[in-house]
This record gives sequence, C-alpha cells and structure tokens, in this order.
Amino acid sequence: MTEQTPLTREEFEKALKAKGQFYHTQHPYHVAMYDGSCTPEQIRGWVANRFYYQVRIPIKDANILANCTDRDVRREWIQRILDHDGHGGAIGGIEAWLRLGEAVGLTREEVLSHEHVLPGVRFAVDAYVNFARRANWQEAAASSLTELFAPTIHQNRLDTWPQHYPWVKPEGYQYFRQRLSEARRDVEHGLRITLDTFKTREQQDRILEILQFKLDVLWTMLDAMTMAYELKRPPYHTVTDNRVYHRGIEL
Ligand SMILES: O=C(O)c1cc(C(=O)O)c2c(n1)C(=O)C(=O)c1cc(C(=O)O)[nH]c1-2
Repeated sequence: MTEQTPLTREEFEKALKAKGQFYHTQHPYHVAMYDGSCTPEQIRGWVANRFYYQVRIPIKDANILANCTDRDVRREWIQRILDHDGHGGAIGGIEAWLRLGEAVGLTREEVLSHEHVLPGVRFAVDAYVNFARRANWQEAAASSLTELFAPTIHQNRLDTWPQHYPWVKPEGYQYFRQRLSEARRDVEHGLRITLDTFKTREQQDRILEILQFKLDVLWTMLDAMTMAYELKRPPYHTVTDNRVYHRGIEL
C-alpha cells in the first residue's frame, strides 16, 4: 500500500477548520436559542446541563497535564484550569456559570447538585474526559480544537440574549464575556501543538476523526436536551414524570 501524501500545514489547518460546519451552532436547539424561540424551561435546562461540561473541563485538562511530558506545554496548559477554577482575585468560569444559573432563575444548589443533568449529557461529557485520560496528550490537546469555532458563539449570545430573553439578569453574561479572549488564546495554543505534531497523512486523518468525536460529544448533549425540554420526552417519560435517572454517582 502506498503512503498517502501528507497535508501541508496550511491544508491541515484548513481541513480542521472545515469541521466547523458540524459545530453545535447548527443544532436546532442552538438555532432556537439565538432566534429567541427557546422557552425559559429550555434555557434553564441548557444552563443546568452545560454546568456538567463546565465542571468536567478542568478535570479533562488535569488529565492532559498528567500525561504531558513537555514542561513548556504544561506551563501554558495549566492556565485553562485556573481560568475555570478561578485564581488570585478573579472568579473563574465555574463561578461565572453558577451566576448565569442564578440569572436564568435556577438556584446555586440546584445547579451544583447536577439534579437536572440528563444521562445522555453525562455520558457524552464523560466520554470526553475519559478520552483525554487515555489518549496521548497531543491527541487530547487536539480534541479541544472545537473551540476554534466557539468565540463567535459566545459573542452571538451576548448579541442576542438580552433582546430575546429580557428576563435573564444581566449579571449572568460574565461567563460569555470572559470566554471571548480565553477561547482565542487556548485555541491558538492547541492549534500550534496539533500542527507541529501531526505530520503524516495517517496521523492527520486520525486527528480529523478525533475532532469529529468531540463534535459528536457537543451535538449529542443537545440531542439529549431536545428530547427532554423540547419534545418533552425525558428518560422514562413513558413510565413516570419523576427524574429517576441516576445522579450523584461517579462512574
Ligand atoms: O459555549 C460553547 O458552545 C462552548 C463550546 C466549547 C467547545 O467547543 O468545546 C467550549 C466552551 N463553550 C467553553 O466555554 C469552554 O470553556 C470550553 C473548553 C473546551 C475544551 O474542549 O477544553 N471547550 C469549551
């Protein structure tokens, strides 16, 4: 079998960016969020479920750090954990997300308890964390590259939510504001690692598939929320109105 010609650095970057067409911005749940047609229950459901992603991201990044043998990379990567957990006088992303929860009418306790987190969301997020735990650190770093497509998403929320959802308290928007610059910096670092590391066509194809896996994680989270909050078919809806699905156990 002849080896396939590797993509040049520019071609590889272009192929990674082309994956943006499958970003969760195209999911109907997100589309509804921007055009103002989400109900308060759908907004609250999204905020409560996405909190599970927020709290798992630093654990995911700690796994990457644990596997990373490059001191310079570790010195930069650690910033991601500090951004989410907070450091010095700055509140982190997790605290900012809890304030978003309060701004949309959820209590801190309710969000912190994960009581609204749907099994499909848990499974998707856990798959991402487990991937980062097992993969080599360069592949795990590449899986964060969906953030290439995220800066506009945060800006879109800042542009559209206040007019569509005036009942959301403005204090809630801090998270989206702080992510604008953080996401740009993270993605620049992740892209540098990816382009510097993966040089053969086989490796490059594998990274494109890993990025697709990460897109699948994000899309699947929204599918689970669609079932529960739009189609009113949460797990076990044919049996009970109670939230009987598992909570509070670490798998
Ligand atoms: O709101 C979003 O749509 C969105 C998407 C993503 C992403 O693409 O994974 C992240 C974030 N937000 C985000 O806020 C965040 O901190 C973050 C970290 C990561 C990552 O994979 O390390 N993705 C994302």
